[in-house]
Amino acid sequence: MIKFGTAGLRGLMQPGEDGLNDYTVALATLGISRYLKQTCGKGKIIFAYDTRHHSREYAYLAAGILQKEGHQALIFPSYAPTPILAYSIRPLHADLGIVLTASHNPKEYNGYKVYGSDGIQINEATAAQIASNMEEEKYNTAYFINSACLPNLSAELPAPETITPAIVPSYIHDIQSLWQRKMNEEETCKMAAAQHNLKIVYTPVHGTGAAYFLPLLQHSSFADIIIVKEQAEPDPDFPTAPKPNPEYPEVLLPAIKQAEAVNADIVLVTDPDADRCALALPDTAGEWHQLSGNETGALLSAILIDNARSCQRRLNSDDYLVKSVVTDDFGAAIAKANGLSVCESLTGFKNICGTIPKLRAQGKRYFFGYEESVGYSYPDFVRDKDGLASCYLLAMAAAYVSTNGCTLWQYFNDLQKRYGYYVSAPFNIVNTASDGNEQIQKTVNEFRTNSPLLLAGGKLLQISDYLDGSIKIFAQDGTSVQQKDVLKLPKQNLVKFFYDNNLTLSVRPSGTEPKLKFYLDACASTRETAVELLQKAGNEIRNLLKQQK
Ligand SMILES: O=P(O)(O)OC[C@H]1O[C@H](O)[C@H](O)[C@@H](O)[C@@H]1O
Repeated sequence: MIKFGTAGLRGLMQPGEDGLNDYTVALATLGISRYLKQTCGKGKIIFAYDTRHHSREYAYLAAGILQKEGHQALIFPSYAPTPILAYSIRPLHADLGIVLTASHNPKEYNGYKVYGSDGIQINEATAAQIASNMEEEKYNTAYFINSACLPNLSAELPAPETITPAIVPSYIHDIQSLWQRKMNEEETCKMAAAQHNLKIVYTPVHGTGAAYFLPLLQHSSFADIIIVKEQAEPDPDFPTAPKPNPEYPEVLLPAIKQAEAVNADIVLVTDPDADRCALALPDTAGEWHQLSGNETGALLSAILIDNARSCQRRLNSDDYLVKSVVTDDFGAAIAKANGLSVCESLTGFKNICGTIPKLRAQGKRYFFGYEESVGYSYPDFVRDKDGLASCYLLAMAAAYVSTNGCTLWQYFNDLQKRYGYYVSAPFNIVNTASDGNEQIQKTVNEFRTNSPLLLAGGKLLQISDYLDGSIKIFAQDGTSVQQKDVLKLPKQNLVKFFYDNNLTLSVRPSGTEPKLKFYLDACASTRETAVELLQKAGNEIRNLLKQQK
């Protein structure tokens, strides 16, 4: 049976219980209906869908089932980015929000992402309750008498209401309020001119982003926006980017080509449901560089800290930067040097934003959260990653630094000079074999039991195993001591290795795709040294993997 993973249910659109199809969408929805009846009686649920094949019809099927089950379902009038759905839950006082999307996955996938009334994706406990309800609902003969039943039923289901279009200007207004910079009259004039002149190349990669990006930026006087023509229109086949994940350099190629042609200042990219954001900048010689998620997250952390300071907002150890355990320490170093605290969560924004209520209950504040996979989340409005808000803040920052004769690339380089050269080189092994999952688990266990004691010349110092919460510390002579249950995070199949040459390696199975993920991070006093360490380490791990076969 399809399972709740890092970000809701996600799977190939194929028949059967493991696929994402009419049947599993209906089953999940009935599980949710039962959950609502168990917790609040009749619920109000809002729906959004992306531009993928079948997203709209799955959304209407699910919304219709909930209406038929006595709940109130509302739906966006057209495709919408995931962050807009996450945003709308609280102002519309919904009990749940559901978006039909597989985000950046290839076209064969779809997904079903569920948010609670607090605007945060449901946690493990709620997902487990819904999953157990799904098991019970398998025998719901009102829906599942035979395979022809669902399509026939779909047409007869009561139609959901449409969500008010007023939510869009409200989102734009709130996102724009995230840029807070104290400026005098002269600076304000310079900033307006800089916004007007900044040449932005943007691509929504065939997805939902452009219809929201343009109003968001144009409302702020950005006037020179070029949308990459061949990726501008929604297209569920993603013809120019079959793997529309903006972490992959090939996805940015058309945008960078366009940027070179027009001599742009910045390239901004959102994935098809606009929750991820990638950034590319030209160096002083005009060569374009794509920043990694770790780098963009660190850059955004610094921008937000600088902004807060300019407004005389005192930041202290009650302000938290939240990052996932597989995100590198660049942003954390910046945050700590500026007096903030840093907290780690497991991968996924259900976990990163899950810290918001917990911190609040302790009288602390969520300042900013991000993870290496190009996702960034700001306090207050959207409690998930928001690619559009990220584009907006990066464009504002680029305009702002230009008023001081600087570029965002130079600002970023200054950060590296100040805090160290943090570089990452993640890689994945895709395994779509029928026993792929078992093979992936086997490889993670192999790393657990036969851990690499040396990596690129560095000695193993520590292993953090998030499956049993243990930490194993190695002494100079190779002996080790293990302490169990010290990692205070929910259990997850993730092992992290720390070496004495400032290299870290994390290994975990993806929770959204059939992949084994390796995260390699280095920090050094020059970029070249860090890159060299990562190259050596990457080769050694690939050799190890060959030997394991
Ligand atoms: O590493 P995975 O489990 O595949 O997850 C990769 C990413 O998938 C989705 O985009 C989630 O929203 C992210 O929070 C997560 O980092």
